[in-house]
Amino acid sequence: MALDLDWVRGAQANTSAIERRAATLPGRRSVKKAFQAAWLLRAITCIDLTTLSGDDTEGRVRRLCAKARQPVRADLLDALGMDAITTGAVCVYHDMIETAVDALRGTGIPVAAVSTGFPAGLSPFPLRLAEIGESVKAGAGEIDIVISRRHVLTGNWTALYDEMRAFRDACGEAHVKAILATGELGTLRNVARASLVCMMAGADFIKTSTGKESVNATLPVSLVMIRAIRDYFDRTGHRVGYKPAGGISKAKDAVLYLALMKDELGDRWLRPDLFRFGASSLLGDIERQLEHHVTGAYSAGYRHALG
Ligand SMILES: O=C[C@H](O)COP(=O)(O)O
Repeated sequence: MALDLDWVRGAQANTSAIERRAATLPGRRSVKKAFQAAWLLRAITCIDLTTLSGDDTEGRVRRLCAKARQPVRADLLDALGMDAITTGAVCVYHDMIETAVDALRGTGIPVAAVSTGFPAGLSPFPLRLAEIGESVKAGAGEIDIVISRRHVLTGNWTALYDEMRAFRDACGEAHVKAILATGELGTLRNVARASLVCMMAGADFIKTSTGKESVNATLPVSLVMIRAIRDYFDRTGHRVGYKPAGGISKAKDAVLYLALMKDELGDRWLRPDLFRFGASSLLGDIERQLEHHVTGAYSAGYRHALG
């Protein structure tokens, strides 16, 4: 849609109320036993299993893809009465796309690529657009772009909208996730406004963080972004997905995020087409909890070393 500046500038965020609401969530939402196992299995299907390290190798990416294809040991799945599941996607840097596409062939698991000068997003604009094109050509079905934080910090909503529109167009058929890098946006009000602008410009998902900022996904930021998604849906009828990313490594945190989605947006947003975790180490903890549910014992972390 066209940029609606009145809507953007009218978006507010009451920080103390948001923090209070987020703080009460862990006490109010406690899921136990079989229900917990079910929520954790759902969480797995929503993970963008991620490796974004300077020392990534083809071998590491192939191992990660093997994990994405079979994220939970077969004996645990059997004990839980589940058929095979997979993660939502595998998320890598551009140079690893072809390896991941090859390793995931025939599974239907999409490859997501971080792009546009990730994580800072400060490379020349034409190069950022070209990078998207190269990643789509290499087989990425999802592109995680980073926005220019300075456009938010200076309130230049038109520049942010134009940038996001150009990224959206460069993605073609690929889905585009807009990484706001919320830890660098200064205020929750800025987070609300940037969320709206990116949705107006065509983002399929809005995502909190690159995982490289000093503050990454948090519950207060999530509440603001999720409410912006709800507002956008109420006014336009268009569903935009949500991806908290960075620092989510515990199964109990995953359940909290799912509970927040269910409370604020309902069950429709608890599926991988509208919800993802960006996480490199969450899966290992979820597997430990599932093993505990099945056997009554906690396994050592190294038994689930990858993911
Ligand atoms: O988008 C995904 C993040 O980079 C993953 O962050 P993490 O390594 O803290 O889980």
